[in-house]
Amino acid sequence: MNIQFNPDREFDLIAIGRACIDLNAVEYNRAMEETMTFKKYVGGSPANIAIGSSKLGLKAGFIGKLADDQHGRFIEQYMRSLGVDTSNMVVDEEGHKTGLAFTEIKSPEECSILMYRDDVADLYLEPSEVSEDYIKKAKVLLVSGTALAKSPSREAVLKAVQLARKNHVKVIFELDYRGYTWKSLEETSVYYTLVAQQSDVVVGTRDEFDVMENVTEGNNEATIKQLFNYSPELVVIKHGVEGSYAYTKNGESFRGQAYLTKVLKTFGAGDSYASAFLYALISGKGIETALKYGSASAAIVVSKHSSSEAMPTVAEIEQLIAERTETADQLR
Ligand SMILES: Nc1ncnc2c1ncn2[C@@H]1O[C@H](COP(=O)(O)OP(=O)(O)OP(=O)(O)O)[C@@H](O)[C@H]1O
Ligand SMILES: O=C(O)C[C@@H](O)[C@H](O)C(=O)CO
Repeated sequence: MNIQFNPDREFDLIAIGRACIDLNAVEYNRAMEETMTFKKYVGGSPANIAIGSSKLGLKAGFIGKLADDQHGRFIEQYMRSLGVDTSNMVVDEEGHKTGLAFTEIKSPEECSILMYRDDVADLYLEPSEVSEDYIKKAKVLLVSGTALAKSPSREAVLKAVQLARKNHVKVIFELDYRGYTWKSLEETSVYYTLVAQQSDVVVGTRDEFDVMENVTEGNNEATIKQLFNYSPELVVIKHGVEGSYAYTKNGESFRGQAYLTKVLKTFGAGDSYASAFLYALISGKGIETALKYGSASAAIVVSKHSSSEAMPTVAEIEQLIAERTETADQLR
């Protein structure tokens, strides 16, 4: 089964949600307490996905709210310089700040993120700042789950989803669960379920689907059985280094293997995976190939320092897939 995208749209993908700052530890293999130097990058899952898609050659746009400060201006300039359309990124006029994510790289397996997200500008996006004229120019609206955590951003996203459905724009829901932004798991489950049921494609880790279902050890079969009663045509469930699974409404299932690599840090895997998976899907390469593109892109980003700047090109992704296919063939 192939997902059909409207070919006559100016934008391949418009993402909605947060565009923030990552401050990644320059000194590796040590605790945050002992880390003295951090390098600044643009961050925030949907911003990373828009940047990754743009680097792959998709025409990407962004809907979000930026702080009226140096960080907000840096984010807008950086995204624009990489070809992301920033015309619908609005500037906050009430003094709210840019979200910051400090990353700790204790070892390749032990990475964590310390977030500064009190009263952040991105969660103040108003429904009135979401334009139907803009959304209807896209093939895909990419929704980040974190943008549902608080009002008014929550209503802005719900409006965007309604407008996308009205205008035959495919809704891709990236669960992107960040616990500290939410009041309770019950609340998350209500809003995640609401948006997942109205989406065409839902992407998340197994743990994130458990959050959505408010269960502890959920399983993929139960997840798809539920979701395929509603709008979703495709559900992608990621299992970290064990790879990922894609399920279609008409009963197909595919497994994507992770490409093992020399890991520097694990964060950024999900965003690079999403941008390359969507690139392949929108380019009509089919689901099986899209899983390979996602995994290859993630393998490249986990071996590098950032989540946004490290996003690969199509040539880098295809080279990695070709090398690994050749090695697998030789071992047969
Ligand atoms: N250590 C790794 N080495 C190579 N590939 C990896 C590794 N970890 C994850 N991946 C790839 O990235 C994909 C997504 O990873 P994961 O399931 O950890 O997503 P995520 O939790 O959304 O990521 P993030 O840590 O960015 O939030 C996996 O399906 C796999 O292909
Ligand atoms: O999503 C965030 O807010 C932080 C990211 O930018 C960070 O790089 C990461 O965790 C990517 O998964």
